Amino acid sequence: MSLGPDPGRTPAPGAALPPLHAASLPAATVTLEGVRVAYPGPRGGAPRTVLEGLDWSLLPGQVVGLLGRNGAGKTTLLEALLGLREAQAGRIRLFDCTLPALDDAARTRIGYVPQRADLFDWLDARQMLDYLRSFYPRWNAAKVDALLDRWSIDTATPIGRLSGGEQQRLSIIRALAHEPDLLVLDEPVASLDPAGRRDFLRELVEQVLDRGTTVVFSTHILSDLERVAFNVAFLGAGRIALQAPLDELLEQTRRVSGPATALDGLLRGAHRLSDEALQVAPGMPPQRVVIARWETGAPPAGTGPACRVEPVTLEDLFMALT
Ligand SMILES: Nc1ncnc2c1ncn2[C@@H]1O[C@H](COP(=O)(O)OP(=O)(O)OP(=O)(O)O)[C@@H](O)[C@H]1O
Repeated sequence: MSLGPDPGRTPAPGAALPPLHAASLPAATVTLEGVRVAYPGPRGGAPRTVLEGLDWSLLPGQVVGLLGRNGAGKTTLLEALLGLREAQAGRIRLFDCTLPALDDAARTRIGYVPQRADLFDWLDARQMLDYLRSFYPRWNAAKVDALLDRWSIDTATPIGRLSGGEQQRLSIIRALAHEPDLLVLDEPVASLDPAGRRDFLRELVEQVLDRGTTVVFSTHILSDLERVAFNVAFLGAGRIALQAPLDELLEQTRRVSGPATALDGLLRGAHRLSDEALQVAPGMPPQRVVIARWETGAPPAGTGPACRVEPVTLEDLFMALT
């Protein structure tokens, strides 16, 4: 007899749901607490802190798009959570390991596509994949063959002579081949053409649906993210400023603009994500434009006599939070 929840039993409509106990929540795939990463300054100058007091966690099966401006520290963060970049402070747990101690079993559960494909240039694709296969307990040869074929990878040419986009595709095949539990992709579509991007995103969704893989990927292509990332995380000022399901975030957030004096009432109960003065003609009352989120209760609707309330886009959120 199991003491756990019985998935076959559905509560009657309206019945109170039992409280969620911490033990019944899925253990995070990755947890970062108070992480700091700084780089030495140029010519012995002051160090440059890129991540400062960063807290973050990725739950099993989550698909998270990581957004941040150029130089915000996305690559640094992804490398740190994989143990490839040393953190000067904080704690990082990956599966059951606390970094920097990462055992071989945990390593085989990770798939990583770095920003610049890091392959064996002198081997051809088939030679490289055959070599790597011996390191993993699982290997989906059928998927590898299907992707090599679908993505038209020339398996007879040394990898170093493939185009940037072909190398990136191969890097993705390499990361998917051993069916990882955690897939980390650093701008995986940067060199792919629109058809390649679309196909890659389809593959990613299938991977998650089939295997419940935890996926985190950084990108600057917001439309791609809107297609697949159920969660978005915004990196700004060295921290994850916000992470939430994208649809929920768009539903709860509005751009509210109007005279500063009239906005306060409208913004009651909201969390201001950004707040800027609006350029107005001389002699007009000062105006503000605020991006605000109502986590509890519905946001105000429509346009009043003095104020405008409008939906936001992912680009608006990017500008406000990074
Ligand atoms: N090895 C290094 N030594 C010194 N500074 C570094 C090093 N690697 C990165 N940096 C600096 O750290 C900051 C964050 O870099 P990082 O590559 O993590 O940003 P990013 O968000 O991935 O940027 P992008 O979107 O342009 O790829 C940048 O200012 C970069 O110059």
